[in-house]
Amino acid sequence: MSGRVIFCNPQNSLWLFSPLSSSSSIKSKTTYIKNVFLNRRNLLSFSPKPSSSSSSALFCCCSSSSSDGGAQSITPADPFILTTPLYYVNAPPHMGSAYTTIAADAIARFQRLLGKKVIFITGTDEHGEKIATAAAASGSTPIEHCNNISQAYKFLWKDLDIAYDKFIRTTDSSHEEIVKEFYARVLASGDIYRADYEGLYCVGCEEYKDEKELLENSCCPMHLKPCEARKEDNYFFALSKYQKSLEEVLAHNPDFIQPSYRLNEVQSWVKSGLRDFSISRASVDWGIPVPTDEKQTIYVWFDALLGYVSALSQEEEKPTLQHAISSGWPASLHLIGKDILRFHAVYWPAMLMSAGLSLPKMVFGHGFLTKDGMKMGKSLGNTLEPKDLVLRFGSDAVRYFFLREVELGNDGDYSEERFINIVNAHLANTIGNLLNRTLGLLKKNCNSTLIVDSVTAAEGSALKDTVEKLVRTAKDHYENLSLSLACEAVLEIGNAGNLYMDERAPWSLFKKGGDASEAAAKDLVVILEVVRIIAVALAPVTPSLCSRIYSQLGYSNDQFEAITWSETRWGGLKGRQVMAQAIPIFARIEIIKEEENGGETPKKAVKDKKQKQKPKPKPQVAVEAQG
Ligand SMILES: Nc1ncnc2c1ncn2[C@@H]1O[C@H](COP(=O)(O)OP(=O)(O)OP(=O)(O)O)[C@@H](O)[C@H]1O
Repeated sequence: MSGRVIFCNPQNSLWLFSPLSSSSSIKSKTTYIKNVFLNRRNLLSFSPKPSSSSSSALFCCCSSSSSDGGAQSITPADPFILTTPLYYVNAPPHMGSAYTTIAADAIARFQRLLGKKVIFITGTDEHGEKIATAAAASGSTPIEHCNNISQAYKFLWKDLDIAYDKFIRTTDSSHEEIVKEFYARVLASGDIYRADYEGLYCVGCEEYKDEKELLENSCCPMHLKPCEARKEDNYFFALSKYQKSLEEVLAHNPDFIQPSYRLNEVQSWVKSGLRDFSISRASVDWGIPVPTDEKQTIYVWFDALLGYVSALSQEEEKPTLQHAISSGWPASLHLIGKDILRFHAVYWPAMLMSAGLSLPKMVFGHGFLTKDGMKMGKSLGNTLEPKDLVLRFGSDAVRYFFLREVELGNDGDYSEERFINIVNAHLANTIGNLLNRTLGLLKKNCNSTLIVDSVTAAEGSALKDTVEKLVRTAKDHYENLSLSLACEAVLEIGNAGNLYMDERAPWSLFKKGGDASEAAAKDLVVILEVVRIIAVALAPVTPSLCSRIYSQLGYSNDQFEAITWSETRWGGLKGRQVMAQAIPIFARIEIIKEEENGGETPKKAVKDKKQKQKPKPKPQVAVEAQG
């Protein structure tokens, strides 16, 4: 869009000036503004009023809520609303579900460090045929089943240090109210009709499929099971009506779908022609009844996507779209796996347009954790148990490994050997050892007290500039959601600190005494400042590890909880600050070869010094304290 905002008045009118050409009529510009530009603001509906000359148009777009006729405010400080998918409770969570949630948590934590108001939404999708079948198989009622599995998600998020703000369940009564109101809006837009449908249905995807997307024998490529031929009398959503608008949204809004290479995929789906899709099921009881026909239930995807909105309802308020939206909709980011990109990048925006609601600012479809090249998933059962990984290696190791090793957007296979090598090398050696060695030297030579502040200590040293540059790089990567590169930049800070330590060799300077000893004491301050900055910059990824670093540097837990990104600036450590006792912050994991370990698998356990001094048996799986 080549227009620009020229004036924004206090009554929430937004003025846009836009040049016209033969290919951009007032009508198409109006549609564009309506669907994209203003959708980025807190407006429920809007009425662009073009006034034109032959070569340009001035649009006055006034906010006017369709439900209460009142204006909504255009606030510069919109909250950062971030969502994970609402996970389907057909089976307990696995490492794939954990991957999205860990990534979302790191993004949310980074945004909080920037001082943004964050609303991090996760939750569970609990309706539909697969859930009813899974409940029957476990001998429980659907709601008992949902309660159990939903709880398992909450427990896992606790184990993984996930700090979500809202956990929405699609069986919540407030959600049901919102879905019904939304359905009524779409109906009022004339976008719902009734028809017979006959097609091939994948129960795994809970979706009718086009034959051309299926493998041999009508098998779903994701779930590797044949689709069933089904015929139903359903209610349909007129997706095809939004073909043009969606094309425009995608064409004019390059950031909407990320990573950018997925945009082509979405554009080609849309270009191939959008078909209306059925939004009710006559054969499924476990769902929200269609408001106008109690014999049918609302299609699980139509229901689940609305969880992102209903999660914004406040407990003390009546659950209405108006109330929910006023908490700051639209979402800044829907973080999802690429398997559900079509629902988020095509169906969802069209549904929102139909209901006159704003579109999310970005949909990011990340890659898959794979096992033998296949997507790890509940339906295939080829999953990795995150709880088990957390129990053995701790949440920091799990969070760090997957965010560092699998660049958001790409696929990645898990290997235990690689997991152990990476977390040992980066967390135990580069960061943990650096802190531990430095605190050891400080205790021995300076009574654990900093001789000067870190700015004075770094005078004349190039390390400060190197660190500040790497911090800026890490920030850019976090902002671009390149979490792996952000981790890499932080690790580079650790490498720079280690190099400094080795080059300066403070242990030998202390032996010389006098000025050399003073220089060594300053070197320790410099290195500890490096580690402090690492603790801030890596806090989105490994919050627990970073809080342990902070506490060893003599800060309280409250001080760590209150940190902001600005504390990555050099100069946090003060003269006379007293460090705490050095305790290894991350225990090294050692690999025991299976045949020498009676078939046991690697385990994380911190050995105490005594254990370490024992003659080592043959290579064993055990974990050794770094230091
Ligand atoms: N292997 C995986 N790699 C990365 N993310 C995954 C993986 N599996 C699931 N997810 C995350 O969970 C979302 C899908 O949630 P869902 O509850 O449907 O899990 P699922 O295991 O894929 O289920 P199913 O196997 O039944 O299709 C994905 O969009 C993604 O966010």
